[in-house]
Amino acid sequence: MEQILRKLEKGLIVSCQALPHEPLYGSDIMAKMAIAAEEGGAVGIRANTPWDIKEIKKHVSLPVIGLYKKRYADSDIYITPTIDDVREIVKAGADIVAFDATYRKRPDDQPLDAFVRQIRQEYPGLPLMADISTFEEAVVADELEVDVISTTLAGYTEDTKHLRGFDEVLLSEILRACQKPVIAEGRVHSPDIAKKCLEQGAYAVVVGAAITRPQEITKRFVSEMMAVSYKET
Ligand SMILES: CC(=O)N[C@H](C=O)[C@@H](O)[C@H](O)[C@H](O)COP(=O)(O)O
Repeated sequence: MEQILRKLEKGLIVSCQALPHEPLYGSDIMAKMAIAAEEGGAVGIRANTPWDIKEIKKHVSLPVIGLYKKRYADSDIYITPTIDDVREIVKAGADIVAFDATYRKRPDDQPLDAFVRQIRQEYPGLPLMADISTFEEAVVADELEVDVISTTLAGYTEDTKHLRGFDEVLLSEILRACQKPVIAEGRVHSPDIAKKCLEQGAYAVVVGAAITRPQEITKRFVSEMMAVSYKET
């Protein structure tokens, strides 16, 4: 377990994900994104769904952080919500499993610690990544049997939706309070921010949209450029 995590230390993990409504949706395309990330020097890949994970594992030798985005009627969480979802991504070849570790209600009202225990029982040596959204959730995750904490969901929950961009203050507070490695993830939009996260003490940095979602990259260019054409008219 430690060996896999050590491979990620101080490196860039590229999140290669596209949902069905996105232009790059498709496991073959995500596998190509992963190959490009490996060629560019990434140390790991973060990928969604058993089928994308399986395809990516065929083409790259990097550790894959797997997750399964799935919706359940009785809960707002969607990153690997249940043990069945864990089973599917482990079967597909995920080296590390990422899951929602926020305070929100889980399917069947399962408490978060019971979910973690259930995974541990079934997969004793499997590295686990807790995706949190707040400082308090990070502190709770630090006490659970997880191996690494990630700021993935900061900005994506009711309590954090006011956040704009990557929250460096939140990262530094979490780093100060937690013993476990902390990964900086979520709206890391430039190499400069990624570098700052490492300087602050982040274990590694996950970058998704800024590398693998061209429609979002395009939008950022367009909105900067529009400011100029607006001034000129
Ligand atoms: C909130 C959520 O569902 N995040 C997902 C988690 O796996 C992915 O859609 C993100 O791409 C990933 O976290 C990387 O973040 P960013 O794409 O901002 O660099």
